[in-house]
Amino acid sequence: MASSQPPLENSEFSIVSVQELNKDPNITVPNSYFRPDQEPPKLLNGNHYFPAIPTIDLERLVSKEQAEFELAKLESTCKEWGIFQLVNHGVSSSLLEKLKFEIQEFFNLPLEEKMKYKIKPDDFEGKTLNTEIKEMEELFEDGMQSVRFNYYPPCSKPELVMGLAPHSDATVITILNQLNGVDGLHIKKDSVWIPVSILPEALAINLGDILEIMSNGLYQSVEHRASINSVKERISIAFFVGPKFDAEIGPARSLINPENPPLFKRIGTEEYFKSFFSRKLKGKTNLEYMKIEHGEGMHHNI
Ligand SMILES: O=C(O)CCC(=O)C(=O)O
Ligand SMILES: [Fe+2]
Repeated sequence: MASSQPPLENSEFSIVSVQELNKDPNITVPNSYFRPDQEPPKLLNGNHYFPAIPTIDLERLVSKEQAEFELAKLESTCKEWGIFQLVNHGVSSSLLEKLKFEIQEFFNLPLEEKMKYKIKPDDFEGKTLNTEIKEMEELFEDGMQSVRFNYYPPCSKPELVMGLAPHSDATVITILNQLNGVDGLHIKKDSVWIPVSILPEALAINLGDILEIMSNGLYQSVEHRASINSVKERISIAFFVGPKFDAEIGPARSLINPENPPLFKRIGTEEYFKSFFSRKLKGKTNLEYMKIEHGEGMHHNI
């Protein structure tokens, strides 16, 4: 199993078996999980109302009558949210149930068995709008795909620990399924953390940094983090959709002109992921690295 995402923070994090820890009634939380400085979700107007992330219906998107409306909704969601929940996606619930069962079995394996699947930092697992569409197709055809299973144990002091640090995905898109139906994803929107409640039958689709770069900042990748539940374990599966290995990452050429100069550099996929892997998960730092400094713009080979 490999991932186009970094290993989770550091080796201490990945070697400790959280299932084993959780069996210990006198559990002390390892330092690597400790995040006493996390920004709390912001309650709007002092009450517990949080805006729901938009829902996109794939059946409507491909239907004759409703495609136009749904596409407009998808476009504004990509600009304003960088995440949506996809319904009527065609992935059968029996398949998801099977996946849930098998992943639960996996997490229950002894630590030595699980370590055989440990992600190495430079692991890559391949295979798996007119001119813009062509550029997109070229980028994705034979694109890299990888998957990460996330297990978050319950913790009686959830406000002191963090499941997954704030980050945006380095991908084009990420398809996220909350396998056991427990919420815990938070997204940052307009500088405010919002807990996300995902419909049981929906898949969450996150826009990754590559889409922000390709769209030259028109669409935004979503900064997100995973919180811990005080009583329930949480299992999520993130399916990362990436570009092909020998592609270039940069703003779509068809979008660039003197009025709309490139905001991001153009570099090879390998260099892009090397840069990503060399960092800790920390907000949108990888995207920052890709930004063209002010005034530098037109010197880049577009
Ligand atoms: O578990 C989640 O909700 C988020 C997982 C995630 O962001 C990731 O694996 O990159
Ligand atoms: Fe993520």
